[in-house]
Amino acid sequence: MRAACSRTIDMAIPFPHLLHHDRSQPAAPPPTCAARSQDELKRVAAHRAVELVQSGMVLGLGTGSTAAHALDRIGDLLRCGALRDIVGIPTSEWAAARAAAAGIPLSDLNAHPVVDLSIDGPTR
Ligand SMILES: O=C[C@H](O)[C@H](O)[C@H](O)COP(=O)(O)O
Repeated sequence: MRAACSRTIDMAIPFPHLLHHDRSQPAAPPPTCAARSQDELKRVAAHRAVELVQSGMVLGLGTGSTAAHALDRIGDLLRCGALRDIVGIPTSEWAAARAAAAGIPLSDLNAHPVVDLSIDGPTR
């Protein structure tokens, strides 16, 4: 079955240092490779995508090292009560295991054929 997705977020962010830039101040210089590892950039992108998640959403849960940060963040937000009533539709067995470990309730497209938002790595 094909899911209807209202929004899909591509987590590739070309200028992550501008994500939270206060426009009344001069922009900070781009971080050097030494200052920000690839994994840290993936974490920033994932957390930025998770900012779009709202309580009650059905989420497509992606696979990979970027998605891992998103799954962990969603789990943290569920635990602290900032998010509730989330249902995750994993895209792989890996995503199912990682999401379950993060405490995200899981379902499938038969039970939830309409996905509100999908979060995956930069290749999707
Ligand atoms: O099939 C590809 C996956 O869905 C991810 O988009 C891809 O593996 C990206 O992974 P990573 O975040 O580890 O670069």
